[in-house]
Amino acid sequence: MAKILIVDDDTTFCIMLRKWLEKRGFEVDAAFSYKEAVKQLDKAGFDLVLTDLRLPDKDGIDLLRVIKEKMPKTQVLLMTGYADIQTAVTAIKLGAFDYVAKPVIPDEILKKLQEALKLEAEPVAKSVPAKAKPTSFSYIKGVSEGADRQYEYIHLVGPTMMTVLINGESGTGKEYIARLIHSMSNRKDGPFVAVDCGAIPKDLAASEFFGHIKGSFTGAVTDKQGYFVTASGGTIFLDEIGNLPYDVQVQLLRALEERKVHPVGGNVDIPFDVRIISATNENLKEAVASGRFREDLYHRLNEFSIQALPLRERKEDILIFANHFLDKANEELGKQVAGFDEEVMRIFRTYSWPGNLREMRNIVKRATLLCMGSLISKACLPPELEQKPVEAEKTSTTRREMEIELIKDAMRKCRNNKSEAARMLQIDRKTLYNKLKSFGLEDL
Ligand SMILES: Nc1ncnc2c1ncn2[C@@H]1O[C@H](COP(=O)(O)OP(=O)(O)OP(=O)(O)O)[C@@H](O)[C@H]1O
Repeated sequence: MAKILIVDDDTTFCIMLRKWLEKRGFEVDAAFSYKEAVKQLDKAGFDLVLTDLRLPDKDGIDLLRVIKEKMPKTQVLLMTGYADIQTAVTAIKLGAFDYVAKPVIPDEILKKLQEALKLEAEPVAKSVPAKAKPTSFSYIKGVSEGADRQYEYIHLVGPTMMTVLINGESGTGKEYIARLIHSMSNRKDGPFVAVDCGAIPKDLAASEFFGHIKGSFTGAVTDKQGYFVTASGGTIFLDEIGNLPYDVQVQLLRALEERKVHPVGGNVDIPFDVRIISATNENLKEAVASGRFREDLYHRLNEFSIQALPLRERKEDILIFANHFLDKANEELGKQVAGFDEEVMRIFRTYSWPGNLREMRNIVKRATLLCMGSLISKACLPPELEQKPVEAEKTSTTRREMEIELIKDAMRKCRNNKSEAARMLQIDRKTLYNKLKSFGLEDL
């Protein structure tokens, strides 16, 4: 699959073009400045770089020079406004493959790309199914250093059978990471079964996980296949694993060791072939230390661990995600909002995003609905966003203090009604409960 780097400071354009090309079977990354592009080129090889001639820090010609010097086999295609065509011609003399005039027409880009990469239309189309799974849930990678590391880990562990434990705050994309790992494994055509361990009543847990035989208890009117058998040949995602009752932890450990499940009321063990990925937003090591979580199970589930990053620690990715959620909202609401105004972008960059990507998705969707012009303005955002910005230099202790302040403030305004406070903070109730607990504010 040909690998392409798009370089343009227009993030919305980059993201749209990236999606469009991914659908046509290319592997695509994006950079929004010369500096970022050089960084990405240093890390990975690309078959082709599609760059705007005008970049915010340097220009496309500088980038072309670096590419031709360091990686002469990489093709360069320029995008240029009418006024720059003379420069584009000079660029061709310096080794660029060709240029396309702006505003660009995707089909024209595709044609040039195929020429530059000497691809026939058919093989490109044929490679679509292989890519279809990973992109079917639109996993956005991001460009921050943390995002790169996260993706590298996913990429490494994906094809193995190792169990993976994903740690991270609520809404940071743990389930998305799990799905991506699944889609990178050779079980990708098998099922992906997501289980919210916190939502299963303790009495029903064994039957839900391992199945039951008709008549084995009141209410068991038919045989039931448990999650493990349903997920056979695929992946099971155990979300909120820390909420699993202790006796179910024991049964789960036994099942994992024996690779067999014992349905409730049955007398035959059923083998299963399932890869296990779990996630938690609490510190499981602390749960182990306090005896709430079995240490042997912890190690079994944690052959490899991945940290899902809070949005406030991946500042460079904020606008990429905002644009992605805007595209989705436009699609779902049948709107054509073009982007965010400067002030909104500033607020987005400085806000602390306690509910992470989920919070951002909801805020962008609401703002898209409210937006009457072509750009989302501050008036479309909930007022809390502007009130409690987090400055870049704050340390994590200060951030924690600020989160405590935010929660206390919301609880006071909502007269300690947790559901209302969670709504005000744009996080789900579960996250609020977890935060109240971890900040010692349970008594509020
Ligand atoms: N990499 C990503 N690309 C695009 N959207 C994402 C990505 N990660 C998360 N999202 C968006 O954020 C939402 C929340 O993600 P997800 O459910 O994976 O978070 P989570 O950490 O599992 O949350 P919780 O801890 O509450 O279970 C998703 O529904 C999706 O809209």
